[in-house]
Amino acid sequence: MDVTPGSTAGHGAASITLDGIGKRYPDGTEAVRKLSLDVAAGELVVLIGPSGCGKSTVLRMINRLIEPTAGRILLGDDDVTRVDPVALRRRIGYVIQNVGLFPHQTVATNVATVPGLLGWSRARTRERVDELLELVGLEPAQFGRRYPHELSGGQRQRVGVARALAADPVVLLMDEPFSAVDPIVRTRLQEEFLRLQAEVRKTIVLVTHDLDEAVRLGDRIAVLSEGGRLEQYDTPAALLGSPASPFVREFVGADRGIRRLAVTPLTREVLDPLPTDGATDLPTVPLGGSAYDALGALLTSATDRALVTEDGQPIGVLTRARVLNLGAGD
Ligand SMILES: Nc1ncnc2c1ncn2[C@@H]1O[C@H](COP(=O)(O)OP(=O)(O)OP(=O)(O)O)[C@@H](O)[C@H]1O
Repeated sequence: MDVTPGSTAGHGAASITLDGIGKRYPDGTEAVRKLSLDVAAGELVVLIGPSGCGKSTVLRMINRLIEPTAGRILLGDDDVTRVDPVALRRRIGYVIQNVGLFPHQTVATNVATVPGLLGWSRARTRERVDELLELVGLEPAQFGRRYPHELSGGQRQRVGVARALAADPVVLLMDEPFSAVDPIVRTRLQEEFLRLQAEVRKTIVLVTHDLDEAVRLGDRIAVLSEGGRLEQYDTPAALLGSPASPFVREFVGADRGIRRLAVTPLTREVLDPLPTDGATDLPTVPLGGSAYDALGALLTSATDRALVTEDGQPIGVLTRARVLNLGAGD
């Protein structure tokens, strides 16, 4: 995804600027010391780091569920500490683990929460609820009247996302949104969520423990260590390819080569010329496809070369050694 600041702003998406923010809890715990971070409008940034490093505290300072004790937070050009917190939270969608749906209200009423608070007319609200449920893949006529306990975990999670998007917020904050569902449902929700984000282009800050999720979803990933210290802020490929510190290297783990292949597209630079022996039995992989898929094709066909195609035509050869080099990084 293109993350050039200013060029990809979704409709009504705002940039976020964290400027030296800190949080010292009343008992003296310094959960976050002086963190600075910029998130472009329409960008999806993932916060990741070990348990207790301050991820949730950072997220909750953005919508002022937690008041910062130092620094400034800007939404676009607005300093959030100068905005009424209730009004602020209506401009910011918030999705948490286990969703927090109101159990005694229907799915439709849950999704209509913020439009209701904003005083939208009944007709406008109903239209918006139907639109949102469709957007997250739940048939409004079928699911709108159900109660949360009548849904699967994955469906509840989707209702949570629909509710957070209902009033067209400028920012979406997500705290471990997909962690309460099993890995297969999680992968499917992540894919659906990426499609949804391509459509709505919100500015999103998402907290996770799961590096695979971070790599799959993030335009950029911020790796935090204790005290909300920013260890590295980079694209997934850069993070996996060149960890900036021993902490990050250890955090992204020994299998980062494999993870890196998944986010590295095949380019012309890594190709050798087409073979003169007319080897037509080689597996083919498309230019622009991931190096991970290319490695899969090589392993499946037990060869050490693949033909790379563009518009169905072979344009070069990819060797197994080249693919492994792509995973080796720095
Ligand atoms: N109300 C509080 N009072 C005192 N300390 C707190 C409070 N809330 C959180 N903390 C501490 O602040 C630090 C950061 O907590 P936070 O929940 O932000 O971390 P996290 O990275 O989100 O953790 P996890 O991944 O385990 O959810 C922790 O040391 C935690 O114990």
